[in-house]
Amino acid sequence: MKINKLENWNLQESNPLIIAGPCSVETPQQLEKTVEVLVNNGIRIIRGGVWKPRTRPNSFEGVGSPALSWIRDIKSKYGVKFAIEVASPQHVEEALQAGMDILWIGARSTVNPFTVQEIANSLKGVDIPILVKNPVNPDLALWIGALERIHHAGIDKLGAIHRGFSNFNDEIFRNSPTWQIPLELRTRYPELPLINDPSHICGRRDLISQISQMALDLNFDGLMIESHIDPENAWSDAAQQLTPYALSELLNTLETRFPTTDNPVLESQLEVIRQHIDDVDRDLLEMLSRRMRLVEKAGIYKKKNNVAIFQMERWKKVFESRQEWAKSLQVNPEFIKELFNLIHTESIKKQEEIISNKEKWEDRTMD
Ligand SMILES: O=C(O)C(=O)C[C@]1(C(=O)O)C=C[C@@H](O)C=C1
Repeated sequence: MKINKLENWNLQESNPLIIAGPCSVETPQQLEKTVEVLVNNGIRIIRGGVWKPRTRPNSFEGVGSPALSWIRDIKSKYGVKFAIEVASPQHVEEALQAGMDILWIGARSTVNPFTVQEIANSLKGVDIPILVKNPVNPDLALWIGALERIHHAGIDKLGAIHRGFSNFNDEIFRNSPTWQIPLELRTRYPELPLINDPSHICGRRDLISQISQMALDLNFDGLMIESHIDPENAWSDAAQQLTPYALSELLNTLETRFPTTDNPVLESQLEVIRQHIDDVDRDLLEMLSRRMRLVEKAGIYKKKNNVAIFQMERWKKVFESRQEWAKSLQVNPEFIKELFNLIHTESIKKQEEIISNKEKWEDRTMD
């Protein structure tokens, strides 16, 4: 994908890019009161939901088209740019007619290639920034597919929004951040602007600062944060919106990091540390290879003696003791749990290969 750099999008914005505003546009008064304080606090790009995809029926589904004329008035009175979500070609047409500056595709649309393609078709010949939220499920290919569809329609001011992923088990976040997915996207498309949406990840105000800082530490290009003049009485997402004052305080506490340092001394210190990391990684891999050879031996033994591959008692001991060892070595036991789960899966796979009589294992001895 050939992406136009964020600095060429004519958003005249700060670094990081900040987009803030209510979850939903509710009334002209609510919109104006919110925007007025946001603008006084330096925010130049406002977000606001016009059409709201809601999980349950009978929830507030957005004001719809009438909100567009209120937004138009606000844009001309305060000189702000405005971003809204679109979920159909009809939305795109109305949003463009109303002079919206940025459109985004929501998580529930990104999951559906038919919907994304219809939106993409309606964007042909249009020059407007489009941001694509991650799909609700942790599927990087689906996210990339949606970005490609929009890109193929001729959009080069293209960006991605990380809003987290639905997870039945997450007790902290409304949508699990699963940072490795946006980081993998960044690795594959370094030029693609990446914006974090801490409001939808957290689902609650008190965590937003922590996730925003994490996003900046991971070199995200911007933040999209929900802000409402009276969050407690918001018609949607009341628990996760911040007042414009609280937002301003939060933004003041955030620390911006740089992708690299220009200081040659610091750069060479980092280089030395990286060389050590390379050495340790090589040792780690050699150790893993040694472990794998032993697992193969155990596999050959199991095949010869007709013993089952999965050894629950032994595995429980391995699994638990490694976490204990991790604690005493100041390594996060949760991480070791995941690592050893992966290792065990690979052991089983390898022994399955041996037991299922693949020729190459036939003549192996046990030494
Ligand atoms: O102990 C064994 O039987 C092994 O084959 C090794 C191993 C492991 O990877 O540690 C692999 C599979 C078993 O379920 C238990 C443990």
